[in-house]
Amino acid sequence: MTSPDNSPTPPTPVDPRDADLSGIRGWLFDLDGVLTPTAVVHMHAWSRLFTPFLEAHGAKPYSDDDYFAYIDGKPRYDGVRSLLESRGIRLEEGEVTDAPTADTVHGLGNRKNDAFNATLAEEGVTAYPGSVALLDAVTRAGAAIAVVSSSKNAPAVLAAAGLADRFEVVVDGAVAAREGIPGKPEPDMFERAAELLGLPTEACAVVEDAESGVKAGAAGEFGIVVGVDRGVGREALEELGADVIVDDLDELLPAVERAAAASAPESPAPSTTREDPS
Ligand SMILES: O=P(O)(O)OC[C@H]1O[C@@H](O)[C@H](O)[C@@H](O)[C@@H]1O
Repeated sequence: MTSPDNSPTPPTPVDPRDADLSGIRGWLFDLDGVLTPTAVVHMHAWSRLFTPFLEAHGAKPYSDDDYFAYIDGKPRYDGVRSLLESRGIRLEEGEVTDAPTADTVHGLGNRKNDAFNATLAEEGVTAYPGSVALLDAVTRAGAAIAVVSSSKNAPAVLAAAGLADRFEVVVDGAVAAREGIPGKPEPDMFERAAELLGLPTEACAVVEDAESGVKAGAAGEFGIVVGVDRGVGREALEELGADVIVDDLDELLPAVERAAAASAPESPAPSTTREDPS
């Protein structure tokens, strides 16, 4: 389909209650902003880094819009590079071991990471109840689940939220770095998670809240891409290729239950043979 100016028009997302989950046997969940409200913790930590940094460099002030446009969902140092590029600031790359005080790409990333971990330790994390309800429902229905997160802090966040025991497969920023897997917005991390679950990508749902993550889902051959609107906006998620958009993941429960009932083995028909009265 094309719009009047001949650019491709993305298909209109379906109502979550009508989502077709019939072939879905695996669920690939982003973490920050999807299972846990930690996207906000990341967002504050980035602001604590870039607000004074950009001020000191006389650059355009940092805002939350910058987070969504340049940082959200990307691996840590890619987020730093992307934001610096938006302001035309060039810094040395430095090393992963750089001190958080160093004005290098890695030093800045490490400074942000200290701010993130300080907030995590002070405040803890409670998973979104609607997300836990969906995890319960898909697990009950026999689907496999995985976490696919750009964050190297994913194991710590899962543990703090009490979700760690639910996931045997976690493809996070550390796994991606170790295995040389390109980060979001490339689809590779989700593809690796499907492979680890032993499922074809077409049998997997991708669940994402970030622009880079929805892009990654739309770039692969996944069964369905669910966009969770935690601030990016429904319109943007739709344009990026989300098939279904929700404000909260419990909106998918009716579709999950319908798909589970449709695929359940039929119960044996009641016997019609009469018992011999003798
Ligand atoms: O710095 P970390 O914890 O490895 O995380 C990298 C990124 O992880 C993503 O999950 C977050 O959405 C981003 O905000 C964050 O910057």
